[in-house]
Amino acid sequence: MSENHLFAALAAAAPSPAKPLALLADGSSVSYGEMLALSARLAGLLAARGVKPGDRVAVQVEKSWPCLALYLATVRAGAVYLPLNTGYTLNEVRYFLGDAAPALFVCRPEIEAEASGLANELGVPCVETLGADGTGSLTTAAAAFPPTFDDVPRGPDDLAAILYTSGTTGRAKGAMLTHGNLLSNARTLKQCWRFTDQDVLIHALPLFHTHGLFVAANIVLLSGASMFFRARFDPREAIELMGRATCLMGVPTFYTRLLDQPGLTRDATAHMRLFISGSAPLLEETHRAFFERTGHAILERYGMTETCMNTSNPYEGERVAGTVGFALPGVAIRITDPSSGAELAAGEIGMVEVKGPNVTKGYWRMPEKTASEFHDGYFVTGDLGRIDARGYLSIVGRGKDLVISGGFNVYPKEVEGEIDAIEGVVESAVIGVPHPDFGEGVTAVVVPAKGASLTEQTVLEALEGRLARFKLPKRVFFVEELPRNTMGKVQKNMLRDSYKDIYRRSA
Ligand SMILES: Nc1ncnc2c1ncn2[C@@H]1O[C@H](COP(=O)(O)OP(=O)(O)OP(=O)(O)O)[C@@H](O)[C@H]1O
Repeated sequence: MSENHLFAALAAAAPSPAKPLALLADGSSVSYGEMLALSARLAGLLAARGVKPGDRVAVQVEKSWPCLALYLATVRAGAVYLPLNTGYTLNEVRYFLGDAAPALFVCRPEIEAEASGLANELGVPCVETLGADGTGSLTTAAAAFPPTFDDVPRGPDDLAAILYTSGTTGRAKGAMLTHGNLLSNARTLKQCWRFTDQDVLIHALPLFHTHGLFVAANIVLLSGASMFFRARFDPREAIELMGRATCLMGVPTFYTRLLDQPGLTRDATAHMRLFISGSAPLLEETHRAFFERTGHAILERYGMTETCMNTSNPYEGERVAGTVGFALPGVAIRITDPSSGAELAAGEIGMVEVKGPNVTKGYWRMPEKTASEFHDGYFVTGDLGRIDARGYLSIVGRGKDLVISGGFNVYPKEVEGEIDAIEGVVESAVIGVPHPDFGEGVTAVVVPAKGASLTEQTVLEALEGRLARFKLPKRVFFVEELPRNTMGKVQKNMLRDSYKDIYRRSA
């Protein structure tokens, strides 16, 4: 089997079959041998159900170890794994099934009846179920298949997965990821972050997203490591596990929740060698507070569904708070002027563009959209960033979040940074809201600390003199918490919607 086949490479890295791969919440564990055997049985079942190489297998199930085996099985069968966020409603799933036309849909047992109806309607030939406890028609049927399977040969350009980006802006697009994309990225990250078979990762991320599935699970498998495998993140439990684990991969909210725990101390984290954060910006303040409490500098990295991981702070060397580090080996990053497309010099803010073996082949059945997202061979990320003289990249915001007020560009992150520095502010989100005079009005949504006596006036006064006038919020609102999705990203579209009428002139 070729060294370019994702599964072949993962299987080749497997240690002795008895070694535990997944350490489960009930104290039991799943060995490498068991995981590989179930993946073979499932691959046999997929083939028997008519799933052919290149066919899509859509999966919307809770996190469980058989779900991880299903991902491996799909790749072994030469098919394309298509995980769906468990939060999607059946109506949203209708779009994905219609667009991806899978040969099989694996759903939660609770929605089997509706899912079968939908599959019938859309011409999806087969539906199986898989529950949170790993039981369901899928695993029952798989038991009849042998624990070995002749993996279907695949090359680096063949698809291994399609992940729909969350669709917070318009129609969701299926990012096509190849064996080459996933394998090259996993190999690079394993190397950069020094993963070995001695590592034990705390895996508390969902399995339907690039972070939990590709960054976390692929690296563990490729390193012959083990992982505490948890359906969700519980900061108290995580601190307990740190006594036996070596690494945590988390979204920024994991770290703010850990900081709320008095049990987070130097002693409690002494066994850990690495804390990694990504999927959303980690506040500099969180980075600092974590370092003060534990002595660990969180390693922040940056990536996206379409590109896997692009940059990382160094394992050795300075991990600079507020930056996402350097381009990974083999990955090229440049900053361009969003309007002219010209490459910008160090220090200037512009569009982050990425090229490398990690970058998607494009969007599923959207050749025009794909073409428009590439610029001279570089993928246009939609993120605005700046590379400093030392080569560290900072993400300044997302292109779609840029506020244009009175013709001036306002980068929300800059304003948020100033607001967050005000005493009594926990965090903030700055958005652009339609404004009759300015086009968009800079608007701040602030989370105050408990007991803080902040008012719109005190926030605005604190910002006077710190920011140019055109960057100052026209209004400041207070909320208990910012709306976030499962990956901890602030849902600015929801905020823009909530405040869309505030500057409207009364009739
Ligand atoms: N370390 C980081 N710092 C800042 N932003 C980050 C970091 N890591 C990831 N991101 C953000 O997350 C984005 C990638 O997110 P993802 O691919 O999960 O889907 P999404 O962009 O949230 O969905 P949609 O396409 O609907 O907007 C990046 O483009 C970037 O904006």
